[in-house]
Amino acid sequence: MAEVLTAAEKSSIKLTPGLNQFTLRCDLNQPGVFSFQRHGLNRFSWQQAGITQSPIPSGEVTFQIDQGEFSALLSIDSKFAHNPRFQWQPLTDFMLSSQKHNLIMGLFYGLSFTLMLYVLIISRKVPDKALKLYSAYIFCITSFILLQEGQLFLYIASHLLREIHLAYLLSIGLTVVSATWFMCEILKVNTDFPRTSLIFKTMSLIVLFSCLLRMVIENHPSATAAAMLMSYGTLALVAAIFASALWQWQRRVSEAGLVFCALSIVLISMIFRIVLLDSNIFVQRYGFIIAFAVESLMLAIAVSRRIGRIAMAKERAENEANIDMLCNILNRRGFSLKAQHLMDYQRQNGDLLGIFYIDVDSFKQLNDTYGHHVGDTALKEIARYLQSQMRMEDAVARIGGDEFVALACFRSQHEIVAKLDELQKHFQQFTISLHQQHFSVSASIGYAMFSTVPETLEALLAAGDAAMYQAKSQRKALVLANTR
Ligand SMILES: Nc1nc2c(ncn2[C@@H]2O[C@H](COP(=O)(O)OP(=O)(O)OP(=O)(O)O)[C@@H](O)[C@H]2O)c(=O)[nH]1
Repeated sequence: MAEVLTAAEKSSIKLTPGLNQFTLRCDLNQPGVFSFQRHGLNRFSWQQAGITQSPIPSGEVTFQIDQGEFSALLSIDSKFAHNPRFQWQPLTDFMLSSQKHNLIMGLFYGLSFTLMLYVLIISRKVPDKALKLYSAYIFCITSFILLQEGQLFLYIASHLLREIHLAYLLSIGLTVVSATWFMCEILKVNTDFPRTSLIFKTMSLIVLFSCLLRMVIENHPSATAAAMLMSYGTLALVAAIFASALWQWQRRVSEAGLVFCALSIVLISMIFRIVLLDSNIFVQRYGFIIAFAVESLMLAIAVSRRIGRIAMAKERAENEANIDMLCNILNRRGFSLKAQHLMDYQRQNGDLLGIFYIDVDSFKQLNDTYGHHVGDTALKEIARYLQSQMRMEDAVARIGGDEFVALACFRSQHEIVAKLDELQKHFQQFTISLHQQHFSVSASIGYAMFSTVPETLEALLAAGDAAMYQAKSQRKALVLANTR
């Protein structure tokens, strides 16, 4: 090696494709290690005094060099022309830096693993597509970093170099595909721009295909074309997704701003990695890892916000479907659901179930005489009063134009009759006020009670309706008699 290497400084020697052989003359006053990057190599060997030495288990290819004067023969079979960044370090420095490195990487893998487990547990309860895609993306990119950083070589023998390299190529393709699928979902490119989403996904599949091609034709001359397709395809896709995040952010798509910031952090780290190639070892080595950790946390926040938003929208829609918009109490649908719960509760606990059925008297006449807004005010007032007289757990609803029901569990018949009395007194004659005008309104009320709950809700309502009808008939007869 026609170069003097000083401790921790990386050599600029380039490998040529095929077999490269170097003789290293070492004269060290302390034990050290000689290391270089593993990627791009088919095979390597290190011979001292004709004896082949095994590398120390480490992320990079690392050989121990003894104190004193000796020479070694280094043979490397390289896939292509590149600089494997040869360097030597005193043994103590190497041990310290590899401990720091393993600590940082361990933290990173721990975070990724926790995120993945967390998402897997959550996704069993929350069936959200973005959540599943996020989990797949984290899994793929963590595998990619694990294979790239070489921690596997701490546990796996060096002769599996080729298999690890193939897995590394596959992890690149799968990371690109999972990232594209996830981004299209969270940025709503799928729904807002289905054609663009199709183009992105096709591009990502082309990248995956070029990775698979490289795996198959690794040492063939056309492998370079596949490598270029893979690199430029990935670059184009990253730029396109970055632009879509910005575009969707401008269009005020929820979470797009957060996703854009997360992507920017990774992009900045990539730029730093290139610009600060030799000036800042820490940024150069860990910038991308830290950026990815921050990115994955920000994306986790984006996914959880999205889930929260969807759950809220679903709850709101569910509530709206069950609520009468005019009176702000349950509608017929909402009543059916709540009544079913109350009926089940009564079946288990054996209380009395009581239903009050209220129908406004001559409501059509009220509408026709004073206008619909007066009719509406009367309906709202009835709903407000009825709600105020019942408990939270009771079912109070408007089930038709001027028909209301209240269903509740009671401990005794006495309680039901007392409640009926209260309601009857009020609905016999009550006044509503609108624009300083007062209108007199009345409503008929019927009730039914059950110690054994009817089979169906319809039967329950029919009993209430019949009782109300009877009450209304008696009332009309009384009014008729009084007017004669
Ligand atoms: N203002 C208003 N009127 C409504 C609403 N929904 C239904 N109505 C009216 O309520 C009236 C109900 O009329 P009917 O079923 O004949 O009942 P009624 O006039 O009270 O007669 P009786 O029940 O026999 O006393 C109809 O004229 C409907 O147009 C509403 O949301 N607001």
